[in-house]
Amino acid sequence: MIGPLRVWPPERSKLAALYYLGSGPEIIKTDQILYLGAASGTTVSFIADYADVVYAVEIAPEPLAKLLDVCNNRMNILPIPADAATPLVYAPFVSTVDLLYQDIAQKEQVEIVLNNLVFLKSGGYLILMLKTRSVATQEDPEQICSKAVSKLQNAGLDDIKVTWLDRYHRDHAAIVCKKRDLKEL
Ligand SMILES: C[S@@+](CC[C@H](N)C(=O)[O-])C[C@H]1O[C@@H](n2cnc3c(N)ncnc32)[C@H](O)[C@@H]1O
Repeated sequence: MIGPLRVWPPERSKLAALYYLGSGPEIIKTDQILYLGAASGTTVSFIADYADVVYAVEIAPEPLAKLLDVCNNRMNILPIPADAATPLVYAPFVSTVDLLYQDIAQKEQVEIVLNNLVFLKSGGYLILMLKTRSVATQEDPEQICSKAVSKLQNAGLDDIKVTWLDRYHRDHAAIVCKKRDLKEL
């Protein structure tokens, strides 16, 4: 934690909204986090208050420039200018993480997060901010979410909990789940 605690408004950050609604997993000081879709670093900077290291992946040059400004003041954020769909590019720079967070509002966002599961340690948490309207405009949001949940289950994720964030962020479901710990089987 750097300096005093800051107010983290749920309207400005989907992750804050998830915690306001009471469904976020605990983040502790030793946690390593891989954050996909860092944008200009708003949520990244808040999460970095609570964690050890945040690897922040962002593809677009404009938000990336702002993210670099945020990184100047915080030594525990590592900016990674890359496409989250090609994790092999940044694999040499990222360690195994306790939490994988994704907020990239793309049609293929579930597939992209599945490709990054390799970085998540067994028993670690995944938080997927699913923007249903980006996945399919005509399909029922509940159905889109169910399909995403099935894909996550098939990929070895358990304890799946869905929280709709509509009160703060329209068309968004936060899917929180845990990577199966093979030692527990
Ligand atoms: C909804 S914004 C993220 C907002 C941010 N998470 C926050 O709360 O401050 C989505 C971001 O994902 C980025 N993005 C989209 N596709 C991406 C990809 N394939 N790889 C990395 N970043 C991507 C976009 O450029 C955009 O900045």
